Amino acid sequence: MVLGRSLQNNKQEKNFKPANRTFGGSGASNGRLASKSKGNGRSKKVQTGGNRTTGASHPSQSKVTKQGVFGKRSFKSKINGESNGYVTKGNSCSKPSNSDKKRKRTYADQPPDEERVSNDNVGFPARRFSSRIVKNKLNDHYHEEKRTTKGNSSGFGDLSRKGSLAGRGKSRESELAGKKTSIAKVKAVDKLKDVEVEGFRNDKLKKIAKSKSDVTKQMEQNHGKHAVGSPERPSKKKVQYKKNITDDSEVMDEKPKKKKRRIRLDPHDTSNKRLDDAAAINNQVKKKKEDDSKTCVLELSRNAQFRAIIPSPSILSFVEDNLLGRRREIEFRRAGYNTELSAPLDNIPYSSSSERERIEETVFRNKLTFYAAAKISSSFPPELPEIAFAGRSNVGKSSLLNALTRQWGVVRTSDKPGLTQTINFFKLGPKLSLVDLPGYGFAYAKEDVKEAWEELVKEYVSTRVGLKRVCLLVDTKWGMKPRDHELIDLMERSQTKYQIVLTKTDMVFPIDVARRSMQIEENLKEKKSAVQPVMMVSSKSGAGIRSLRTVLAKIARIVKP
Ligand SMILES: Nc1nc2c(ncn2[C@@H]2O[C@H](COP(=O)(O)OP(=O)(O)OP(=O)(O)O)[C@@H](O)[C@H]2O)c(=O)[nH]1
Ligand SMILES: [Mg+2]
Repeated sequence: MVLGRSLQNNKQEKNFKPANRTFGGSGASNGRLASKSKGNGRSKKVQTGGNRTTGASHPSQSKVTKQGVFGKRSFKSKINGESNGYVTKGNSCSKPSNSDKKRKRTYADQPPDEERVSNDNVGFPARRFSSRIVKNKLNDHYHEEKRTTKGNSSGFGDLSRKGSLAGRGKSRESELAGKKTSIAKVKAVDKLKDVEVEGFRNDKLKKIAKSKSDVTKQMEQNHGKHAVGSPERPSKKKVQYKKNITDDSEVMDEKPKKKKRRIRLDPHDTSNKRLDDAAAINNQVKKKKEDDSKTCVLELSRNAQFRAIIPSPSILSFVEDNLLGRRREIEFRRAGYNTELSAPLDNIPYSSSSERERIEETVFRNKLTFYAAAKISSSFPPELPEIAFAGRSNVGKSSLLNALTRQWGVVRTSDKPGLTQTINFFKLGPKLSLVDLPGYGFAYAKEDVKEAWEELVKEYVSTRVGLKRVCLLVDTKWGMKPRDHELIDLMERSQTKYQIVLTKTDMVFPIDVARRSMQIEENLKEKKSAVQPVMMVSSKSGAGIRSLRTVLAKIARIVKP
């Protein structure tokens, strides 16, 4: 029985697989294929498929099953060359449960892989399985033939017994013929399998190639020339990569764009001027640095020259006696000055309050009153003996007027350069006028306005007959500037007497006050209109104010109203 079943199985494989491939278009073949491929565990489907498609063959199957001769039935089928599957189908139809059990037993002897391959009816798996199946079948046939030729019926099963019943002579010949035909069928099956496998493979490969070509076409459409890989030989990795990328095309769009970024310089493009501008700017910066270094050398040399100045003993003694320069408060106190008063050094030390507030020069005891302002020369007031205060903006002209008269607030002052924009005339008693001039140089004003101020100042100092002296104020820290020299030259030409007054002496060291004074005296030695000595004052501390007052009071005494 075992052999018979194995033969039956072999025949099933031999018969249905070629039937499936050779008659693939017919519904009957499909039914056969379905019935045989689905095998043991799917007997119901086998029944239905077989019954529907091959209704004509069923009566014979039913007859065979009614006979109940399983081995004979299979043997007949072998001889006739008919598909044995119908017999099994009929058998399984009548007794599905028993057939399942029987099949389970028979298939348990076979390797599971073979069974799966044959049942799945895939055809694509490797030849290994088909070759194994063929080998097994050939072995079975070989053993069967051996047994039949020897006439050994012991353990041969129902096949040999039923063959002996039908007549041994004829049965042997028929068996041999049937075996030959079965072997030929097996070979044909193998060939067909190979053909089918190759065809299936070719189909699969064609499909893959087609899908790859589609993907590459999409890639080319998306990215133009930057499509990755060639469509002729796409590798598996590339295909996967392309598939992933086509899903997320944005990621792919970014990568090639980075490659596109190239700076192309067009000489006719004006936008490229930026590069030239940058080069020009670099050159300018280099030149500026060189100029700065030169000026730094000059400045250093100037500073070195300034520090090399050895002030005269008279100047040094004057600076020390008047406590000029930056001093600590304790020094004022030790010298007897009351630091709680404004401009304390303008007071007499170690004196009573009345004496402290007394101004030695009577002229400066007069009330300071504003009486005229002029933006143009025609607006100048009637002439009086005048003392004018000129100098750069923010040098401390207005503050000095307040300090000389001790009348704080009469003349407006400000930290912002350019506050005084007109020529302001102040009467100091009946005989003398003090004139506050607008500053020149840096100021928060328009250029044309500043030029107008300068022209007005120049006109005033060069044309004003009652002008007895011009106090040219110079910041002690910075010294004389070109504009100061311009005004000096102008006053030299107009023979206007001028005297240099160093301001803000409290901002620098005493020695530097002396040096600056000495430096300016040396520069003005040859100036005819320059009045010596250089005065040194501080409106804040009051240092040197009394000395300046004394000098200016002499002018007032000399001048005739
Ligand atoms: N430390 C110090 N500051 C001073 C002195 N004199 C004036 N100042 C300050 O310098 C600033 C300018 O003073 P101004 O008197 O307004 O100068 P200005 O020359 O009249 O300025 P313009 O009117 O713009 O030409 C003010 O903030 C004063 O407080 C001084 O002797 N010492
Ligand atoms: Mg002023």
